[in-house]
Amino acid sequence: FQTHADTHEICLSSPLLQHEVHVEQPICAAHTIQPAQNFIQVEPELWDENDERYIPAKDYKLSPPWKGPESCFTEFCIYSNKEIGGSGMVLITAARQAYLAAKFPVPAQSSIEPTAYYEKKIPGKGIGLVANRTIHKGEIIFRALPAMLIQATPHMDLDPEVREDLYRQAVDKLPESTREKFMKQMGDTIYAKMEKNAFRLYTDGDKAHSAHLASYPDVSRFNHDCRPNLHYRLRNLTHITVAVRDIPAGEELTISYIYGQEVKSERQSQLRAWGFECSCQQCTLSEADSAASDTRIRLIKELEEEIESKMASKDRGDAIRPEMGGKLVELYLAERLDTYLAPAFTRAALIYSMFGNEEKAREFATQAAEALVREYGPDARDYGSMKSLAEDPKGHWSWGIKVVSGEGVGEGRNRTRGKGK
Ligand SMILES: C[S@@+](CC[C@H](N)C(=O)[O-])C[C@H]1O[C@@H](n2cnc3c(N)ncnc32)[C@H](O)[C@@H]1O
Repeated sequence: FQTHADTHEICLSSPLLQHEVHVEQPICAAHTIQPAQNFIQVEPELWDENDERYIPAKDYKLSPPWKGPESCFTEFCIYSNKEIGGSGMVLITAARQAYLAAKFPVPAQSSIEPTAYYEKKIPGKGIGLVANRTIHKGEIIFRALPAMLIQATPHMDLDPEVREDLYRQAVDKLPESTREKFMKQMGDTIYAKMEKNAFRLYTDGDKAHSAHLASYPDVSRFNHDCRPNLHYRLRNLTHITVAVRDIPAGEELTISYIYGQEVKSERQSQLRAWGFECSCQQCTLSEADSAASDTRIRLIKELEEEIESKMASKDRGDAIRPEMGGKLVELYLAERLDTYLAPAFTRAALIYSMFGNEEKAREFATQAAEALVREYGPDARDYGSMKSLAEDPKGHWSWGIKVVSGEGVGEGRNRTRGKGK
């Protein structure tokens, strides 16, 4: 029983872009920005080896209010739309990618009311966002479109001066209020702002050349915590942040910049690449509590591997024991892994259902359905299955399949698979 999370690991683990595409040293000192150069106005072209036929860039037409291609450098040009999402967007990309990006849906409702949070200086972290009222589990904080989207190739390969000039021209095409927010992000240069704040996304499936950096100035204010109170996911171009527990007024709103299900030393070493030493609650536990946390992280990995390998084995999980599901959830909760609960609840619900434990199957399936919506949205693949398991366990495909006939689970459903039972 592959969970949605198993096939969409990128949602769970996808770190921010800086971590993935850190091929150059970030520019630390202020970089002198040259006056706009006269860019060579070449006809932008894109030879995409994945295309069945060659399509010249001019055939990738963007409809108004999109403008572009402008200020091209080789095949990378600026495309802009001052109206989209009410805050505008600029792209620095190749023609085909601009064409694809401009076709993505625009979210209907952008975010929680702006008075629900405020900006505050957080000691040792710069500026952060703090809850101004209780924010309830499941509330969506931002449903944001990027202000700036830059293809990863020019970001990595362009000469720094040309690049900064191109970026400056693009930022100048944003509406004033968005431009101001963009420029307030951490980082001395526009390049550094992208490095420190952007997320990685793909405009064309998982094709490597469609990798882009997406900058969301509102989202950029979230500081890191290894046990954050917000989960984020990227859908199309939209960045969605959701509360994973009730957040009282006065508490800082945080996301995780890294995959949190790692032992402390690994988490800390990944965060050093961000240029800070993590001092979140989980990283400042006592030595004994920290060792216990690391042990739980290792146990979770072992238990998940054991469950998966047993389920994948020839006898379809005959060696699975019902308490494995309960133990898995217990470890996740003890470790406060609130942003990763959906797969744990889903596994537990299915295991208990397989063994005909109605109460626990219902309880975990209900929790799984809620966590799936928080972590993957209402179209999460396992959502329908968990909802029907919660409502009618005995009608679910998994019900009683590990129970021997005559052990007391619903008649006609006491199917056993494999041998020895
Ligand atoms: C995406 S920005 C977050 C907002 C930023 N604090 C600001 O003032 O705009 C990321 C930067 O914030 C700082 N930061 C974020 N989380 C931190 C943490 N847990 N501890 C220390 N610094 C942190 C680091 O400088 C990091 O490079």
